[in-house]
Amino acid sequence: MQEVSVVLGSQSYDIHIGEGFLDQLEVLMQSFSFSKRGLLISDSNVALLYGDKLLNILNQNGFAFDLFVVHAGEQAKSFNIAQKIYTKVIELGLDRKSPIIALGGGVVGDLTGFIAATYLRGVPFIQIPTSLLAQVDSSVGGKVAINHGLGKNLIGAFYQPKFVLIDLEILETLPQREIYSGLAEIIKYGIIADDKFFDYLDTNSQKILELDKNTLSHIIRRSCEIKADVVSKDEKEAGLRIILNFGHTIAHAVESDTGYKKYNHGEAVGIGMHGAALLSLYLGLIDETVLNRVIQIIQKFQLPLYAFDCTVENLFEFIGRDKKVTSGKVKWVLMNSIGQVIIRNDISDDLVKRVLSEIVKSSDSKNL
Ligand SMILES: NC(=O)c1ccc[n+]([C@@H]2O[C@H](COP(=O)([O-])OP(=O)(O)OC[C@H]3O[C@@H](n4cnc5c(N)ncnc54)[C@H](O)[C@@H]3O)[C@@H](O)[C@H]2O)c1
Ligand SMILES: O=C(O)C(=O)C[C@@H](O)[C@H](O)[C@H](O)COP(=O)(O)O
Ligand SMILES: [Zn+2]
Repeated sequence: MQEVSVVLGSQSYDIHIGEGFLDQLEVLMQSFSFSKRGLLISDSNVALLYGDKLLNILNQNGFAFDLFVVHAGEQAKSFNIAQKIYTKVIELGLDRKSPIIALGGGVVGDLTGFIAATYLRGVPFIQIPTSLLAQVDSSVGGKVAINHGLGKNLIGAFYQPKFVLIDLEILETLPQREIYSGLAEIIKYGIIADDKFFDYLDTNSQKILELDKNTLSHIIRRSCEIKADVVSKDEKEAGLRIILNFGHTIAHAVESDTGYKKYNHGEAVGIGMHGAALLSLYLGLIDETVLNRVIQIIQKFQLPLYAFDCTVENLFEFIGRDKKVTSGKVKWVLMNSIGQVIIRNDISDDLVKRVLSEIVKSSDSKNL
């Protein structure tokens, strides 16, 4: 088992990375003084595969957990579902030491964390991420949220888990499309912080796509290290943490404009990173060679570059509600090079619209 630490004073915690070690959960749980009664939250796909196994591990070792299952998909990050879970935890009589565990992808992680952060003003929260994206990104760093019709993750908190348990074996059942989605956030880490890691991803793309265990283990660990480092330096996004949002200004607008149905998060991030790289090119921050390297790696990992079923006007409006807007100005995370980004809040509306019109395609466009 490998460990990566998120260093946040009294809120510090470890990310445990290993293979076939879900039963370690019991040992980790015993190292905290949690109440016995708790809630495991999962989605309809993951609960079917791993729900009983986890419940058995917990309940055969002195805990009394219930399982709450939400329908798989982004729609679960909603007020409506949160309300149902609040009712459940109140009925169960969970107390301030009762652990709430997220078993699933980023949707379950963000939703569960939001419940844990707000029920009784905060109860212990544990992340067991089951998608690649959740293992390398959403389970780490404490951003928890639900969506609003007017935008993505608009209602949320910073609330850290007690620990994160990553079991690589669990990825064996993850659909291929979701593997690609996780790779989008992994590419992001190379672009924002580590050019050598970007090169590694490029060179080892075949092994990655074949889910070679050693390669996968390396890229998951390196991604967690980069995220843990950024979060340890700037937990609440006062400055540095904004870099983790590379590609997300456009991505969130694309997800919102398509009702969270057409693209999964990683796919939207692929489109968003393309847009951010184009903006960087037009501002003279990078040259065509760098842009093309970004485009090629997005394509290698089977992610989209263009947004269908969106309009420039809608995307522009959603971008105006981005969480990184201050005094009416969007903070854009742009590229200086591969491995280094820069924050700019002086980008003209015309330039943003020019880029949006390049990445928005109509459904009759061919061969993209
Ligand atoms: N909090 C953060 O820092 C952060 C970071 C990145 C993304 N996010 C959020 O995470 C969400 C996306 O997460 P995601 O990509 O994991 O999506 P997801 O949670 O919807 O999971 C993707 C799909 O894979 C299925 N699945 C998950 N694990 C599986 C497994 N082991 N076997 C079989 N099926 C499995 C799920 O049921 C779902 O259908 C978005 O809401 C995004 O905004 C949050
Ligand atoms: O952890 C962060 O910080 C991130 O920005 C990670 C992103 O990959 C993630 O999608 C996050 O939820 C986006 O944050 P938001 O504040 O724009 O909702
Ligand atoms: Zn993301």
